Amino acid sequence: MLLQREPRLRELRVFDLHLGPWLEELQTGPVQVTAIQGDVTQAHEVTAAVAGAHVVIHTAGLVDVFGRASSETIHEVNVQGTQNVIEACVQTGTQFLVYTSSMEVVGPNIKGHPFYRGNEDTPYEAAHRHPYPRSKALAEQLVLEANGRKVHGGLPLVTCALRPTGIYGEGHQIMRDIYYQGQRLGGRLFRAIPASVEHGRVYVGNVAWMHVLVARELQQQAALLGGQVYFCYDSSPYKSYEDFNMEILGPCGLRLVGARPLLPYWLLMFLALLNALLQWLLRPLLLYAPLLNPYTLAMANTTFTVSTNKAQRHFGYEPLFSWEDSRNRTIRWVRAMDGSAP
Ligand SMILES: NC(=O)c1ccc[n+]([C@@H]2O[C@H](COP(=O)([O-])OP(=O)(O)OC[C@H]3O[C@@H](n4cnc5c(N)ncnc54)[C@H](O)[C@@H]3O)[C@@H](O)[C@H]2O)c1
Ligand SMILES: CC(C)CCC[C@@H](C)[C@H]1CC[C@H]2[C@@H]3[C@H](O)C=C4C[C@@H](O)CC[C@]4(C)[C@H]3CC[C@]12C
Repeated sequence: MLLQREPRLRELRVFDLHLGPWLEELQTGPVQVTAIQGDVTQAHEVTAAVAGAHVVIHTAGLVDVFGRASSETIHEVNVQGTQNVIEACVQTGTQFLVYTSSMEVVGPNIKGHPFYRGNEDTPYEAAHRHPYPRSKALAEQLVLEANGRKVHGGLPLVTCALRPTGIYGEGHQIMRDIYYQGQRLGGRLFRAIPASVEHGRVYVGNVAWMHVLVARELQQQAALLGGQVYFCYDSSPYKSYEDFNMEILGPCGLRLVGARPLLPYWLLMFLALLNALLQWLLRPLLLYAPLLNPYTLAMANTTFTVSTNKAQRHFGYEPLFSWEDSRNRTIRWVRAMDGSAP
């Protein structure tokens, strides 16, 4: 998105633990693309990568709600990693920092309170127990508190945080897993969540576009944007997690069975708890990390949707991709995987 839409871009540095072959394709154009294999938990590696950069978009993170990583590792990558990025900006004199936060900084909370089409100012009791949302909330707080700190050279650091809801689009691993699961079940998925539970979704291309726009405008309107948070939104429809997935997976040949959940909620919760117990018991032998656990069930079963125009008001954001484009692009990606099920 930066290469396509930011005419003033002179160099793009991509810093990641894992560098993919896709990066090579980006290295053939007129803008210098520098791939740096590194770890955000290593302060010296981050500082070396940030030195001389004008803007940092900090999107690296350990996204784990399935119990694959320990809570210490999640904290180290998401919180200490973010602290390292802030310190790198301060030490090297980089003045602009955009942080990819998450809706989970707000909720759903442990009490399962619905957040129905709320905005950045909607009161909500943000209480978390799970390591991933806790880490994102702490990291976001660090970023916002760093706004105004003096960087090397004496100028103030300008920061802001973007909070995507559930991102979908090309490369969405969970969508891919659910697609393969449906194929294994003879083209069927079984409804587990009531259709009335709304779950916020946003297309990856629009999330990227928001990052590019805010990075640009942070420099022009530091006083307005500095220290602010913005939900990421677009025209993707308000639906339950499963009904939304069917907008993509339906045209790819899957069918969602049942107008209402086939299993009662208490039974699903029992299975989720059983999965958590099995994960704990099997941990010394193998990693058991199914999609269903008490946290993912609570996420999918609690309404959390946003309705806001703050990004439009503050930095002129309009989605780059319509719902039809976003859907078609994702469908095309799923169809291209056909026949490659593991
Ligand atoms: N996927 C979603 O629905 C969603 C929603 C809201 C926010 N987010 C946030 O968006 C960001 C990107 O998430 P994603 O879904 O694309 O996940 P992802 O796992 O695809 O991307 C995260 C990237 O961070 C890199 N990374 C992980 N640990 C690292 C480390 N120690 N050092 C350097 N790089 C490291 C990974 O290699 C990966 O490329 C994350 O900060 C996440 O919290 C994601
Ligand atoms: C209960 C089962 C039938 C379905 C399980 C679905 C579950 C794996 C899904 C539901 C909601 C998903 C999360 C949601 O879209 C938002 C985010 C925020 C982001 O920061 C990281 C990803 C995450 C947690 C999604 C993970 C997968 C979830 C829990």
